[in-house]
Amino acid sequence: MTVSEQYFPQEPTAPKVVTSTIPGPESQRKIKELGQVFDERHAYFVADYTKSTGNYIVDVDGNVLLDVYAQIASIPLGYNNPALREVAKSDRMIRAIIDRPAQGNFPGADLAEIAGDVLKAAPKGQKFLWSGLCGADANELAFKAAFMYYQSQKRGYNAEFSKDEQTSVMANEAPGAPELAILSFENAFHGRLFASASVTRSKPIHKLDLPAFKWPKAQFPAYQYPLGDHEDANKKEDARCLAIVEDIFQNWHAPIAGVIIEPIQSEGGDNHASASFFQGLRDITLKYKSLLIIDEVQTGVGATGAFWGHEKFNLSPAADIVTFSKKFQSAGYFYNNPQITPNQPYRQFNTWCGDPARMILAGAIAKEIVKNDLVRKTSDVGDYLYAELAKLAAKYPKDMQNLRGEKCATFIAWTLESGAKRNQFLADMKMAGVNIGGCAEASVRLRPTLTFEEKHADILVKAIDAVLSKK
Ligand SMILES: O=C(O)CCC(=O)C(=O)O
Ligand SMILES: NCCCC(=O)O
Repeated sequence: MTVSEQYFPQEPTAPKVVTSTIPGPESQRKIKELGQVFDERHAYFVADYTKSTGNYIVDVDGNVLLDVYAQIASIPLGYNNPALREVAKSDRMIRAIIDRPAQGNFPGADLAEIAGDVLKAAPKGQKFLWSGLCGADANELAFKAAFMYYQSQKRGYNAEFSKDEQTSVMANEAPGAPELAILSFENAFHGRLFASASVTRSKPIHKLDLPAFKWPKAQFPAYQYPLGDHEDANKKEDARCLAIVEDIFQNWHAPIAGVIIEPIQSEGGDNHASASFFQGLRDITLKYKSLLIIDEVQTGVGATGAFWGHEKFNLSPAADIVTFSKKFQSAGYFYNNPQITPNQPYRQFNTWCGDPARMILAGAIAKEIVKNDLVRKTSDVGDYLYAELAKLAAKYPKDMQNLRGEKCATFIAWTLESGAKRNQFLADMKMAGVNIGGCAEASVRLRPTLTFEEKHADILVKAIDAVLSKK
């Protein structure tokens, strides 16, 4: 029996579309009702989460769709996963939910164990954990840690704050509120809060009207595909982009305390960069004593063929900070240098300091992934799927340009001729029984769960073929 058969004996064997539009009539009615109390304009359809199972999402009209978008890449083990349902019913989880502690001040007796279970899944070289609430929060907490670290290295980790610092910070002025920067990359997506929106560079809609930190941006490599035919050009592209980073470090008017980067730029288009680009970036951050922050919010937790996407780059030394959320359900960051812990308490702090319920879930997700060897299995199914998609890309070269994600498990994407054609494709795929997502202006991305298997891949490939053959 496969893992998905063990978890989901009742998983549908095929999609079923019973309405002539998606959203269907009941979804439309409920979306309208929702609109009375909540901004409903982003809703594609209304889901029935009691009926959704494994890799299939069911809507309120009874449509059953194979889900390769999985709540914007954040369902790790399939809908209604029985192992996670057991964890949800445990006394420990119930306590964590109804008596949610302010875990900074009043940690539960089991917090060290709960955090330890999350840390068991940490990327190689990471020893400590700080906990937050969502991906943007995780990134902003990481920036705070980077800024405090930068200043503490300048001042001396154990040195006291000066009077001048204490007075000026209350006026939002230097030296207490110093001018420091985080460097990010064009097309990056790191969230939509204030500092995270400032380092997000994928679409204007994410940040229009928000005051922004005036921080620098470098260029992320833009490779030519297929990669095998363009090795020299792509190496030059790495060198060009690293030279831009180095130039920014040398010339930016303020110190750059940290560099944030996704192992694969996701929302911004599934843009990949080589291990040597990432090592080059690591070398530059070391040279300028800046922290390397790897944003694993979307790439983490087994989706790319490693537990953490950047582990494939074998960075030496390891990244300074690694942020997580989405498939891990819990959010936060890992780090390895004890001096990244702020030099005084109450600097990195809030009422909840994370959420033990979500941390328990993260530990359980990691345990299930290891127990069922799901990183390797997802990698194998990704290889199978990529080979099938490469055949389709040869058949439909205009509608499947720049197929990317070879050897990156199911983290696969391609580009269509225009945003309008891509959007039509996503809509047609729903009518063909597949819930699928886009990224950037004109790309399609696959983000199935880690229980997505060859039988699901066959259904997906057949649906893509059927949709593209009718264009
Ligand atoms: O649009 C958002 O805020 C969620 C974005 C995200 O992580 C994505 O689309 O990849
Ligand atoms: N960044 C994803 C937003 C959702 C969507 O465009 O469908």
